Parts: sequence; structure tokens; C-alpha cells
Amino acid sequence: MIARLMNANKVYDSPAGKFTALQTCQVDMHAGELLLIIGPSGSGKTTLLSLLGCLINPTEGILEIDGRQTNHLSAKEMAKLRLNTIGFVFQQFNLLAALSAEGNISFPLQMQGLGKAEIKARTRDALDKVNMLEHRKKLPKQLSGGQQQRIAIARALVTDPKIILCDEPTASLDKESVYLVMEELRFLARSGKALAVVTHDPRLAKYADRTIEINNGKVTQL
Ligand SMILES: Nc1ncnc2c1ncn2[C@@H]1O[C@H](COP(=O)(O)OP(=O)(O)OP(=O)(O)O)[C@@H](O)[C@H]1O
Repeated sequence: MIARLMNANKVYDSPAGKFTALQTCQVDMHAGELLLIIGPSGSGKTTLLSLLGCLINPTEGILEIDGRQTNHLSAKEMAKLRLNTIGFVFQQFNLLAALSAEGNISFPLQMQGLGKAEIKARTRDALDKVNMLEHRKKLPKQLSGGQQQRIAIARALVTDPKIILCDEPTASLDKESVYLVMEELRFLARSGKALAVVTHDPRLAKYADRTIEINNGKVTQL
């Protein structure tokens, strides 16, 4: 088990009052598994992904990442845990417009303070894994949506994280790119990573090893 959320609640405090976005939530993530998270708009999917990604803390309950409870970690320790253990893939790719494909991929390695030669080798390896080596010098705007998402996947995997979290990774893609991106994500799970993919798209069910559904902040195992 690489990530475990136990009896977790998330209550948002806003000017409109308190809102419980997740209730007594139990979720496990395992190495080698692609976990699909489905549910209607506003049900709590992004909140769950943000918890698993150590972007927010549960209001109650326990989050364990790679055997470590996160409750008492400082913001700096959480940031380090994220950088070294978790990769993120978003709907809108979130690539830096001024950097080439390889510049975007090497960015997290520079944050980790690795040496030049290692950064070069690992960036090349990640580009190769997503079949984008020939496009490495291009800027994001010179790539299709599917190609940009594959660069974003390469950026997520270049630090060799144990966990990869994807928020609607196919929502901005055409049918052919959806297939390529999901095949890529499934390949990553097969290579031993733990993946969680949030989606509205029922067509992605066939790529999942396991599916959970959220309704009004409550998780059901399907
Ligand atoms: N920072 C916040 N403060 C207050 N309420 C919030 C906050 N973030 C989310 N919520 C509320 O929590 C609920 C769950 O939100 P969340 O973004 O997790 O849903 P979702 O399932 O990802 O929705 P969608 O599919 O539309 O992206 C929603 O009702 C939302 O309005």
C-alpha cells in the first residue's frame, strides 16, 4: 500500500459557512494499480485527489503516504514529500509556455537540485517513454493537445514518483489522444506506479484496475 486515507473528513470553511466535502472516506492506492475515481460534478473528486496529493490536509482522519503519516508534517516537509513521491497531471496540461517540451520535463529535476548530466539523461528517458523524443525542442503551443498531455505525463514521471495523480487528464482531448494518453497511464501502472485518475468519462472504465465512486462526499467501492 503506497497511499492510505483512513476515516478522513474534509470540511471547507468559507464565508458561506462550513461545508463537508468528504465524509469518513477510506481510500487505498496500490503500486501497479490504476484507480479510477468517478462521480458527479461537485461530489468531492478533486478534494480527494488534493488530499492524496498532500495539497490539503484532512480536517479529521489520517493520511499515510509511503508509510508516513502526514498529519504532523510542516508545509516544507509536505512540499518535499510531494516533489519526491507524487507526480501530477492536469486537464489543462499546465505546461510552462516559455519552455520547450524538454525544458518543461527537466523543471522538477532542477527543483530537486540534480546535476546537469543526470537531468539530461532522465529527461531523455522520460521523453522516450511517452514517445515524444522527436518533439523535444518544441514549445507547448507547437504541440497538439494529446502531445502536450504526453509531455505533462513525462514531467510527472521524470522524478520517478511512486504515485501519479491525474485530474480529468483526457477532458481536453480528442478520441484518438484519449486512447494514447490512457494507454500511457496504464503502462505506467503496469511498470509499478500507483495511479489515480479522476474522470467524468465513462469510456475510461475499461482502463481501470479498480473504480471508486463519490456521491455527496461519500466514497463507494465499485
Ligand atoms: N476551497 C473551498 N471552499 C469551500 N468549498 C469548497 C472548496 N473547494 C471545494 N468546495 C466544495 O466542495 C465540494 C466538492 O468540490 P470538488 O472540487 O472536490 O468536486 P468535484 O467532484 O471535483 O467537482 P467537479 O467534477 O465539478 O470538478 C463542492 O460542493 C465545492 O463547491
